[in-house]
Amino acid sequence: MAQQNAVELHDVVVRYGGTVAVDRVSLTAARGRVLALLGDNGAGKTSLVQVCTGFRRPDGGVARVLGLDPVAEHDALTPRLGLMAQSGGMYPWATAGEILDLFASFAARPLDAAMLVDRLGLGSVTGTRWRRLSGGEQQRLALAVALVGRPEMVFLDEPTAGMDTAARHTTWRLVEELRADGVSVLLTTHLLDEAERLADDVVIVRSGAVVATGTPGQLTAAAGVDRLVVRAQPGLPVPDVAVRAAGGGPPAAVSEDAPGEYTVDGELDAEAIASALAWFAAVGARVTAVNTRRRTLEDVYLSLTAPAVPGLRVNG
Ligand SMILES: Nc1ncnc2c1ncn2[C@@H]1O[C@H](COP(=O)(O)OP(=O)(O)OP(=O)(O)O)[C@@H](O)[C@H]1O
Repeated sequence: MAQQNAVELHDVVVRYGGTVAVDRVSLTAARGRVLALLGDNGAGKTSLVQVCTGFRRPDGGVARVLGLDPVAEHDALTPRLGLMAQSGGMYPWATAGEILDLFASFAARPLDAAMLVDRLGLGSVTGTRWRRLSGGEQQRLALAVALVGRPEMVFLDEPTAGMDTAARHTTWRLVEELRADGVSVLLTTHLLDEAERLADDVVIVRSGAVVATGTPGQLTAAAGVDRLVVRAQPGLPVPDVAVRAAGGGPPAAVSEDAPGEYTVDGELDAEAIASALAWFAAVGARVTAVNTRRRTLEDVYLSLTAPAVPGLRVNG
């Protein structure tokens, strides 16, 4: 395995009885980077995290994490990893402080537990039993547990699910600090803004298979521009504007949304943008501003994962 890769999966398969949850997935996570695994409910993200952390033996394919086999070399690998699982795995009767101290005691060179308690705002609940913690507090404690052993790599399965806004921002900052420290991070999330903010690399899975990989910038740049906003004097004859969409499709829709603010919507390639701007020039528009809107990661994600569904009809 190349030394720079924290995770290498080759044709990994996970089955639950007759269900194929992961269908020959190959991916790499580079060392010292943040990789976000995106996919709908049931896409196979947690199963992949379980394979990477050695809690599930793949039914096919090969997994390597930090150069080791997660199952056969579990004992050597585990002390080098931090895992924030989606739920459970804690002792419900132990207090938050006891749990964190216990996991710190497993580590050769633990982080200062008091510092983590402070960073994650757990100071008021260290004496509270796990089962009495709120969902967001359990998440914050699980993150502290994942980090307390100074891992070389962390797996965070939906780390900010159920967290309040402040805790989510703290989590984001911690992930950024981990990366700055050279720690490799693989996280799953349903929050596309979270992925766009944190991830160096993105892998989108659908029905157990990889459908897209790239940096957020690559994925959104490939999707192109979908809106052009032009400011000029009000009252230009917009119905006459005919802008050809990318690939010679139908003219893109043009409207004057507010006096003097014109929007051109559609799959806009360079040619379509140029022809729209040429029209504004031809009608003597005094253009004062031109802006384009790139597709967001959420747009790209939806276009790759959204199934065609019939409309909801509640009456009849
Ligand atoms: N222990 C299990 N037994 C049977 N089926 C399972 C089991 N665990 C997962 N599955 C199924 O495997 C598929 C993938 O599940 P997985 O939990 O990996 O998805 P996920 O992408 O993490 O979903 P979510 O976003 O909802 O957490 C789903 O269809 C799920 O129902």
